[in-house]
Amino acid sequence: MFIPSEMEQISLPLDNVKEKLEPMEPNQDYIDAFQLESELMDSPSLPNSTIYTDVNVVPEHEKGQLGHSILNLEGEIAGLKQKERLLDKKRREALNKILDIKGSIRVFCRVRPFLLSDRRRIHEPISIGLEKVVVKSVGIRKEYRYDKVFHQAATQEDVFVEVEPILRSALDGHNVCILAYGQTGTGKTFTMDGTNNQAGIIPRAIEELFRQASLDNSSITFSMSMLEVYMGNLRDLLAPKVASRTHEVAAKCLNIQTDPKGMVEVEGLTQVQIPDTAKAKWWYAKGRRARSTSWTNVNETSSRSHCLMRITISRHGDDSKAKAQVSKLWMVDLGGSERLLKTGATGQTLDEGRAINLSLSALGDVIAALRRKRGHVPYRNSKLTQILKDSLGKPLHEQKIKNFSSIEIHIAPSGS
Ligand SMILES: Nc1ncnc2c1ncn2[C@@H]1O[C@H](COP(=O)(O)OP(=O)(O)OP(=O)(O)O)[C@@H](O)[C@H]1O
Repeated sequence: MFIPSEMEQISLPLDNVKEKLEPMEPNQDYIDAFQLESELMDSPSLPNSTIYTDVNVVPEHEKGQLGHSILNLEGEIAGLKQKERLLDKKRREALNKILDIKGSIRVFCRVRPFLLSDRRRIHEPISIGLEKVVVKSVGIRKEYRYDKVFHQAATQEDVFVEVEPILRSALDGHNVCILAYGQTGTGKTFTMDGTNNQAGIIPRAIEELFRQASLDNSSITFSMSMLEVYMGNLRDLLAPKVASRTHEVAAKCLNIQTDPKGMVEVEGLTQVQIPDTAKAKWWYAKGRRARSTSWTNVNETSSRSHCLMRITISRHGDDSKAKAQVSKLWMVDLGGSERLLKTGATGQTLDEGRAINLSLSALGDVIAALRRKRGHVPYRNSKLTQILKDSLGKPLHEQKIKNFSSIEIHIAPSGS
């Protein structure tokens, strides 16, 4: 018969299970847990289905072991921090050595490509090597040597990669300086500022400084100042509008002071805190708008002054009471050196050109004296060199970018 035989088959295994369960003692832990759960469920203040377990309660027997592990980990962390400090010290020393070997003053040359606006196109006026530029003009052949030459096709990124190590050096506590110089219209402002699509050294440097500071263990803060040297006077580019309305008012307020340790300060110069890249770029754009520019034969918006931007870096160590270590990074877009006749300058523009040339010549003298390691360095000959005094020369670092355009009109026979 079909049904009884199936029932027999089912009942057999159940009998076996019963036999196996009977000899087992009831587990007291399960009984207690079950009672506790029933009590909690009966409690009027808690919803029926909710059971709470306190995960923070460490069983007594595990406490000692955990305390021991925590102590071990704390020891490991302290050891790693010490190791990191040691490696950071070694890294700084290595970077300093590299910069010293490369030279505390490095000069790069960037050759500007032809532009549609260039009136005259001269084929191969210059030939370019990795470290030299040969200028050929009617009956003249001159060779100039640099630490590196950027070809016309070099991008803003290519240029920035070369100056980047100097930013690390500034974060490490050195005063450093990046200068762009060359004739009017050769691309100094393009190299330092860039355009919206092709950011130059300054906006890139701002981003890089904040990036590196975020990776650093010490707390690093930045502030910014901007000024221009216009016709031998100083103008505060970040001053509130009232103070900067006339050149005279701002010029009177700014005084170059040197402390006994040789640190230079421009007294009265506005210094703003820059907590992040957005704020830094906002202030920088404000300063740029205040700069003096005018039209010349060779550049529609020619800079008629030297524009100096300073980022002051304050590094606070572990000891909050200790004095912060302060260093300066100057980024300078120099006014165009020019043969005044070629720029078609007259009147005020001619005077501006003369003033620019005078201070560039003073800067040239200072750099030549530093390179030749002369005892006397003529810093006092211009305001530009007085301001940069503590950031030019050893053991500090400086990088210069000479801008050449690839058309003859911009190439001065004396350029170097
Ligand atoms: N590498 C480059 N690639 C493309 N365009 C460039 C480059 N360098 C310069 N230019 C362009 O050439 C023109 C002149 O450049 P810029 O204003 O930077 O010259 P400058 O040397 O600062 O001149 P000035 O001394 O008169 O201020 C600008 O229109 C700029 O965009």
